[in-house]
Amino acid sequence: MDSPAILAEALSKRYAPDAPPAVEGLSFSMPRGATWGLLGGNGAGKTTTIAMLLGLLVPSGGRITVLGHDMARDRFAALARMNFSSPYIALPSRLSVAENLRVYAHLYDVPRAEARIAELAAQLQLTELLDRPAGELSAGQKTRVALAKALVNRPELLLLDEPTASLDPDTGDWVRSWLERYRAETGCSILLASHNMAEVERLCGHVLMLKGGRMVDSGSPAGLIGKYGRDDLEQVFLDIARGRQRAEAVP
Ligand SMILES: Nc1ncnc2c1ncn2[C@@H]1O[C@H](COP(=O)(O)OP(=O)(O)OP(=O)(O)O)[C@@H](O)[C@H]1O
Repeated sequence: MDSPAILAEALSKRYAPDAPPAVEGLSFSMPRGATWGLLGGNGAGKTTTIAMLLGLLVPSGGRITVLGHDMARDRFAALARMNFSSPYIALPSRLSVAENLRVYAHLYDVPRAEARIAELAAQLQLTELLDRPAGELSAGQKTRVALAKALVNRPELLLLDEPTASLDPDTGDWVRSWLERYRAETGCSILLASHNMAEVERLCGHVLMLKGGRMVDSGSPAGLIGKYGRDDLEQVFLDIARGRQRAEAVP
């Protein structure tokens, strides 16, 4: 049987010895081909978790295995098979879109890089933008470039930090549809952090709810909505964020 896309075992992170833990005792096993959501209020530990999964932050405790590779021992083998996108990480602004994509294709040693860039540009409606400096693009255009960058090495695991933050509803919907189609075509595993509960209900088969660095609940969106006796995931999120139990939550 395939090893999980992500196996996190008792993961924890303290930014300083006397600081409270940003993440504590986080354990989960995300199967291959799944799309999971990482949810939680501001400061819950989502970005810290993603940074540890990417090997950008060293955990204070616990263990991460990505696609069967132990991140502590075999990080580069894992990194070659995964990628990420975050609207908060800007691409070099003076380089053109094509130059940016070439840099990443080179870093990942992508075979037939120009053909891969042309293919992604066509898929993500970027062909007209390839010669434009990345810094001059609109938020929606930058999101599409960031997705192209994230897919340049045909990752088996994609980590997405708020993939539709600051996009208008139409562009956000386009990105969500695109991700659904991409996942269906490639079987890629996706972990996404999002504050958009409708997006999470639509895309994710399972969600991890973080609060104060700990996982306080998990399950399918429909399962959690039923468990909390609510109509949608937004209400479940508010119950958890405000510390309401099911009995108090249901009028
Ligand atoms: N570089 C850092 N140095 C010290 N503390 C940090 C650092 N980055 C994050 N923290 C702290 O770790 C905790 C978790 O932060 P994190 O950014 O992981 O949360 P988040 O769930 O991604 O929040 P948001 O939704 O606001 O992006 C917070 O208390 C935050 O202040």
